[in-house]
Amino acid sequence: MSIESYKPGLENVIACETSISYLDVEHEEIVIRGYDLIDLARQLSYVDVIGLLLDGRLPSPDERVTIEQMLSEQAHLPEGIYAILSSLPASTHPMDALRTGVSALSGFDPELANASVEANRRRAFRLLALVPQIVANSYHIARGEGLVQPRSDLSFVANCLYMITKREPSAAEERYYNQVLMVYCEHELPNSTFAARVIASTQSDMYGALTGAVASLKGPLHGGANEAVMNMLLEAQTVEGFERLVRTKLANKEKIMGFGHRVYMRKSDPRALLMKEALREMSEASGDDRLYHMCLAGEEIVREEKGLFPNLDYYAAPVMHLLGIPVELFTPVFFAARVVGLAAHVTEQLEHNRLFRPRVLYTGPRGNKVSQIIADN
Ligand SMILES: CC(=O)SCCNC(=O)CCNC(=O)[C@H](O)C(C)(C)COP(=O)(O)OP(=O)(O)OC[C@H]1O[C@@H](n2cnc3c(N)ncnc32)[C@H](O)[C@@H]1OP(=O)(O)O
Ligand SMILES: O=C([O-])CC(=O)C(=O)O
Repeated sequence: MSIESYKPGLENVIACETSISYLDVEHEEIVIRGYDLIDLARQLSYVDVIGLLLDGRLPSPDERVTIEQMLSEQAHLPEGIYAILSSLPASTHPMDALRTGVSALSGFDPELANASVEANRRRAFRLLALVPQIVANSYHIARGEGLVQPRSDLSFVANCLYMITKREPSAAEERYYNQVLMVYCEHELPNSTFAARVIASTQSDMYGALTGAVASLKGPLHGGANEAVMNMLLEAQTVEGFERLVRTKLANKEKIMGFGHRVYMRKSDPRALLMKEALREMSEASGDDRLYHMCLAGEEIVREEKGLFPNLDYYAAPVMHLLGIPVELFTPVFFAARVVGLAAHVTEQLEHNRLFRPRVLYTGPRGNKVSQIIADN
């Protein structure tokens, strides 16, 4: 890449090869190992996508059962991790608790030194099984409430939601939560996945790579946007209030969280459309369409004023709210869903590794002399 083509933020730079996923913006398709993500989200379970992302093909019905079994067998969070989470101040943000928990898991991995593809697959399952427990229980611990363990009679997806809400989800809730996990599962090379691959490229381990990804995902320009969207909606309360809030922010040249995207730019995020549909259906079923209409009103204003479209976070936030997920857990849930994509990327990076080490466009001074400073003083 020449200095002439340099743009801040690595815009449009191809940073690595991957066979995992690709954003085909022109055809409005998110390609996941050859399949359309929205198609997968509508028809299959998150457990199928775990197989697809980690093994490169959709699992057979028997393999699917094996995946569920492996997830349930791995679902024992070490006591030491609970002790670490319990030692954090109650005010710790759940993303910070999650970052600490994911990092600490490395010490409890009996085969940490083994970086083979098979060991990393086992590690991916461990993380997939344990991250939802860290997400839910760090929240309960911070509130002085009892721990919630997964139930053997619930599916993996239902358990993830149950551990957060402490309520057995209805079939419809499980279906919508499955869609939430699906839309968040993998998305080519966002900042967090790039961070994970950069860390993995030093031959560091999967825990380190995913710890870096949690830190990346916390930021409001990335994963943290879903929490920020919900806070705006909760603050505004009504359609009129939300219209006022959005217009005021735009007048103050503030960004509206949940809009814009580096890759989609001024096109729709296909995942936002699926979540918008889910929000409409959930609103109809509950007889309360206030949030849906607030979102529609905000979408219209931002499109008219800025020509920007909603990204996934804009519509996933109210869907998670209606599922009973606390706002502070929206970004942790995003990470829990993304573990599978991140694990696939880390594994792929290690299989064809070359250290990431880009260069800079230096804008600092040259020719400063220490001897001159000494002479001046
Ligand atoms: C699942 C995800 O992680 S999706 C992303 C979630 N993040 C958000 O929703 C945060 C809000 N959005 C944004 O900040 C941006 O759109 C990003 C970070 C996602 C993409 O950023 P970039 O590609 O770097 O675009 P950049 O920030 O340079 O914006 C380009 C222009 O669009 C404007 N713009 C971009 N997003 C928004 C927004 N959400 N609200 C208002 N204006 C915006 C910028 O102000 C800028 O305008 P200007 O050229 O007049 O200065
Ligand atoms: O692709 C991105 O830059 C951010 C995003 O939508 C995601 O990680 O899901």
